[in-house]
Amino acid sequence: YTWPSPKLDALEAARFDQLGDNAVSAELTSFIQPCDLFLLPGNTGRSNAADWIRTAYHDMATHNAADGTGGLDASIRFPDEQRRPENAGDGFQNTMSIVPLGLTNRYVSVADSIALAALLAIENCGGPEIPFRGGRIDATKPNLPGVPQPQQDLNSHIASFARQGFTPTEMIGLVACGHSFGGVQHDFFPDIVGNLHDPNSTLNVADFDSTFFQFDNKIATEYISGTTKNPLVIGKNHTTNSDKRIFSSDGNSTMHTFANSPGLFASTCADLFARMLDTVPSNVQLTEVLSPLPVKPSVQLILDGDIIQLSGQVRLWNMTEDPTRTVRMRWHDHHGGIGNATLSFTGTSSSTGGKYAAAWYAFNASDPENSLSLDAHSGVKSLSFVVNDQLEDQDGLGFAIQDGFMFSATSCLVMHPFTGRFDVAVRNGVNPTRVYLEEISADDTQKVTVTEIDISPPTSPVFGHSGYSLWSINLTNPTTVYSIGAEIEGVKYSTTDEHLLIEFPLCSGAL
Ligand code: HEM
Repeated sequence: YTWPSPKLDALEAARFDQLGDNAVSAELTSFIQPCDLFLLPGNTGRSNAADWIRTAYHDMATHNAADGTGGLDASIRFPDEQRRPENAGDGFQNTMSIVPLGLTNRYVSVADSIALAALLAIENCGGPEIPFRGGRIDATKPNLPGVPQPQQDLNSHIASFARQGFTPTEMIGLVACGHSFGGVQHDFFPDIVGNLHDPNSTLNVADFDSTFFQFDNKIATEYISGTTKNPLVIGKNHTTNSDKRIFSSDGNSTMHTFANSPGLFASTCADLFARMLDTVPSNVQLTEVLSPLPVKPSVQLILDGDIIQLSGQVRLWNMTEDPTRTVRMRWHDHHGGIGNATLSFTGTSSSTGGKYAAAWYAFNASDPENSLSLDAHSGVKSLSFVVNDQLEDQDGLGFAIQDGFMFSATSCLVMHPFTGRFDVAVRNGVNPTRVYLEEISADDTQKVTVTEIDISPPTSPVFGHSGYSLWSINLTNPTTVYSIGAEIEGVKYSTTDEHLLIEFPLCSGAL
């Protein structure tokens, strides 16, 4: 895709900036570093990584391919769905207490976060790279039941996976891929697992394979060699040996191929996990598979008197620190002028279990926290970058910057009664149809909504030297998060910067 696209930019960052500098998903990834980390300390036998993968599957498994209902839509976050016998265990509650944190925003739904959490767990714990699409929509109520349970017979499982959109062979694959992680816990399945009295598994979890924190084909090699301790294969109660019935349903042929080839197992799982994560209600249109942008700026503009403060960073994909590299930024203004600045290295990030690295550069060489000061009258239309001698301008398109409207540093507040004046600077000659604030809030089910609050044009615009006039609105909620939106020639634009009234300076007089 072409930058900027606020939604794809946000999804791409959540998916690829996993650890290190500026990593959007670093907070979440820290819960699976190392892979045996669990919410409770000690050798519990449980892991967040396994919980997240099971949660994604149980959220998805309500899908009905025939009528297009259900699927990965975060309906698993509703207590009514979690309370069903098919969702026994506390993994869903645990997952939902962590996963939306730091990841869910106006562009990344709770359902996208659930999918991303499973992907992060698989990729960072030895698994294959998984193609990721965004755009899942959060359900507003529980879905119909439909998650398979161990005591059901083989035909029920075949029918259940068919309803979810998977063939009998794919069923064997998906169960084997999922059960490469985790195990069965005594507390929730006392008929399957007894009290283990194992200091390495204080929560009494009987593991599916010997490497239950790590993705690998041991689930298959141990099954084929007869050494497996998988409680759904060797359980005393045959009724609940569902993995045994499923794995042997084609005469063990699929499990043999998995046991013989770790590579084939990994590539099959990458495909099946991707399909699992992409199983959504039929009215949901997912985005393209996200690939990392080779050069990706993140830019914020603020009008400060006659100056536009341009701040942000640029990410260079697949690069590590290199003191000999020079990175320069050019900005093209409205009058045909081109400015030039040398950028400074600020750090690296990584993704996909360390498979990729990215190097970050700040727009201001002397102080990354500071912004570049641009003449407001000349403005800024687009950016391009020069890495060593290589021009990076999205194949001639440049990185388009919308300077038609932006936050104004004149925004301020008074204390008694608490009122903030939110000033938006609108570039003369741009003539937006609408300028509005976007109030970003999460409801009590963590679903994020954006409410538009129109700002009236000023009755007598003041055109200073800056070439901008201010549109103002008074607001009283100190901690609400606002972005700015505008409709210009039929297209809606949003800023990526977010503002809280309590961060405004005090006004010099009354409002
Ligand atoms: C017939 C289908 C399936 C049955 C009957 C089944 C059954 C179970 C059961 C009983 C548990 C133990 C849960 C607990 O103790 O809290 C479990 C755990 C798990 N399942 Fe499945 N499962 C099935 C398919 C899948 C699939 C398709 C996936 C993912 C692709 C998956 C992923 C997991 C994971 C990761 C765990 C470990 C959870 C943890 O350790 O916290 N399962 N499964």
